[in-house]
Amino acid sequence: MRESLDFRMSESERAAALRDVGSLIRGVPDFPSPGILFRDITPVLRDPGAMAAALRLHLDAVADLAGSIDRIVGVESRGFLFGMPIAHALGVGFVPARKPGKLPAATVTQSYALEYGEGTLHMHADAIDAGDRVLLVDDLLATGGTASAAARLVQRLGGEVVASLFLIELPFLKGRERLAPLRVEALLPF
Ligand SMILES: O=P(O)(O)OC[C@H]1O[C@H](OP(=O)(O)OP(=O)(O)O)[C@H](O)[C@@H]1O
Ligand SMILES: Nc1ncnc2[nH]cnc12
Repeated sequence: MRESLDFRMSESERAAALRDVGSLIRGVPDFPSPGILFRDITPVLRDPGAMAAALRLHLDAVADLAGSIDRIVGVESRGFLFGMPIAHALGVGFVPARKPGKLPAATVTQSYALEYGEGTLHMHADAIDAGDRVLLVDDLLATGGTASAAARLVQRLGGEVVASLFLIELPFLKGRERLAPLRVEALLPF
């Protein structure tokens, strides 16, 4: 576990990083179904400078938690892309919350609804130790169904979710309200 204040960014660094990353998030209409404006992060992933800026922004948002988190839980699949480098930077372990049929050992399971459908998440039953302090990471907060299912899995295994962290928030879908009273850090509202 790494204790550090050097994750904090200055106002001007943060503003520049948000502009760089935000400008690369692409809106794709009618995907995966009519009426959905899909926020595509792949242009950020393919740009090493933008990925470095995104990672710095994530760490800045939870800089106060460095040294007091035991584990990151990331949600399949886009939550893996940010969750793993954040775990590495904080010096803590990573636990995947996965879609059905992917985890080989005994799991706990939780179903949920999201903006464009329904889903089920699994977590290995031995992935969280009782009392673990967990930071939940995903790329995007929409209705909050996915994140609340992941949080529920952590709680059922005896862990405590101390905060949730997202690159993008769709405020009109009110995920933040659904997750309350959980702390929500989201970098870019769209
Ligand atoms: O707040 P919610 O309404 O639950 O929606 C947010 C979730 O939707 C997306 O994942 P998706 O299920 O599309 O899977 P993917 O990451 O594998 O593309 C996104 O990455 C979040 O996990
Ligand atoms: N509009 C959206 N774009 C990308 N991912 C999403 N997950 C839920 N809603 C989404």
